[in-house]
Amino acid sequence: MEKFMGENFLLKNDTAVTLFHDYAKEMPIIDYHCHLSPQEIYENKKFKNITEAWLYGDHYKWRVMRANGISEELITGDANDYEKFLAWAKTVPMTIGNPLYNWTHLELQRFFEIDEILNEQSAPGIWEKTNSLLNGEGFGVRDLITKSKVKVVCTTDDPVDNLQYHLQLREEQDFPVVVVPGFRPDKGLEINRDGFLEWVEKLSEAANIEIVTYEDFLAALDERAQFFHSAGGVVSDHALDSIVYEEATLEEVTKIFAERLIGKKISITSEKKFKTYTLVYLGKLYSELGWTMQFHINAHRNNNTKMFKKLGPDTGYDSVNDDPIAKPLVHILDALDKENQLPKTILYSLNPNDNTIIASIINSFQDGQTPGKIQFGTAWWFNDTKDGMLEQMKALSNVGLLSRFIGMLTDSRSFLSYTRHEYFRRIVCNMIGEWVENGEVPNDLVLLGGIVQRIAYYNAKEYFQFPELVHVHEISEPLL
Ligand SMILES: O=C(O)[C@@H](O)[C@H](O)[C@H](O)C(=O)CO
Repeated sequence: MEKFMGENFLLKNDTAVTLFHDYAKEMPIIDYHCHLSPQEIYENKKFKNITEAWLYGDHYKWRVMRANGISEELITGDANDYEKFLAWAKTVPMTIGNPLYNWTHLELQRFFEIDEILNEQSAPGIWEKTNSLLNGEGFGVRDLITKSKVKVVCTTDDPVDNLQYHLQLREEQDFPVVVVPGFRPDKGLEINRDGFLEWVEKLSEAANIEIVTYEDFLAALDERAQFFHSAGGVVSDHALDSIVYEEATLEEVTKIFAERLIGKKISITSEKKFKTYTLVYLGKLYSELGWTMQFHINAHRNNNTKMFKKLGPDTGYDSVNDDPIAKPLVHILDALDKENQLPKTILYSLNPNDNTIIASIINSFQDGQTPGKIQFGTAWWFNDTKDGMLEQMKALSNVGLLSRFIGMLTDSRSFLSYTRHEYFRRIVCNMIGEWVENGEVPNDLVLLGGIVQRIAYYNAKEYFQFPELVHVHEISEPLL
């Protein structure tokens, strides 16, 4: 029987072991989409205890605790941190089969050198050891990032954000990690959502542009994108819970915007016209800036009205949506491509039924210049599991090029989540190793090791073209 999460965890054949330990393991990390706080990075936050580090913001854990019958008091409520930790320790054994079980123990092993299984019995000792380390030297969030060999962190930021912490971090010479903002203008597209008008006001103030017309609105978005660019921003991100496409003229959308600005709710068709025109405008802007455009598609968010009112978004009450995506997505990409203004694009869907749809769509728009210009994004959120990752990569390799995949991201709010990259790399190496053991792929370690290192790091480095990385010395140059 295999040792529990030993050095060959998830590596079921000799080729997988070689690929992981000799090629993937030591590669740096580019975390190109996450929800970490730039302020906490700037301030090098130290966690007062493991509960703050693990449970204050991680709705993945909150969901399974609720499913385990833990009261909200012990999740997001007023219980004390030790009571919340015990509630998590009580839940962990019940999470077998969920990646949280392995992530939890990977994090204990890699950050705290704890090999024990976390449960109610071991909880008191693990509480003491983790807190002792967290309160000691070397456990500020910057240490957690550098210890994980992270070279780039792309956060997720609203266009009206002043990016003060990103700008202050850029002034520093001794922190080796690139921390750049991600331009996430969702609030500017949700024209019918409460808060839209207030957000337009904030946009006007941030851009120092009076917004009277739709063209003023676009000019303000443009100004903020230029500002993000000046702060090192190279990625944008859109939560397209439903993808819509409705042809519209500038005149039509100008009228729609004007109606909304005077407080009118607009029709669904007008909303679709506004979203289509604005998203295509932004896509052209991203293309001019050389940015990457990310679409996070088919999430069904904030399902629980009662808990949304109490806790707000991203609190564990979301699910997979099943809207059709193929036609509107192709129309949006084609609207940009036919103007030669389709930016580098990463497409993620929360619905794994969309995997082959996306994997096939991306190759309708490759440009024959940038390898993997249009990407099928890594398995996202509820698919961020061993099965979900394998399904995404198999769909990609079946109809596209796994070798040009830019690989994993944490998408996390926790500074301890970097072990998800190791989890992913083990799965990639085992998948390729199985192909070799089955005789489907030659045991050519230069080819396979080169592809593994590309998926782990080099593809993302070459894809995003972070200026700060161009002259960084690498532990080894790409084999391919
Ligand atoms: O970026 C998103 O919209 C989602 O990733 C969202 O933030 C979600 O709460 C999440 O973190 C899933 O990993």
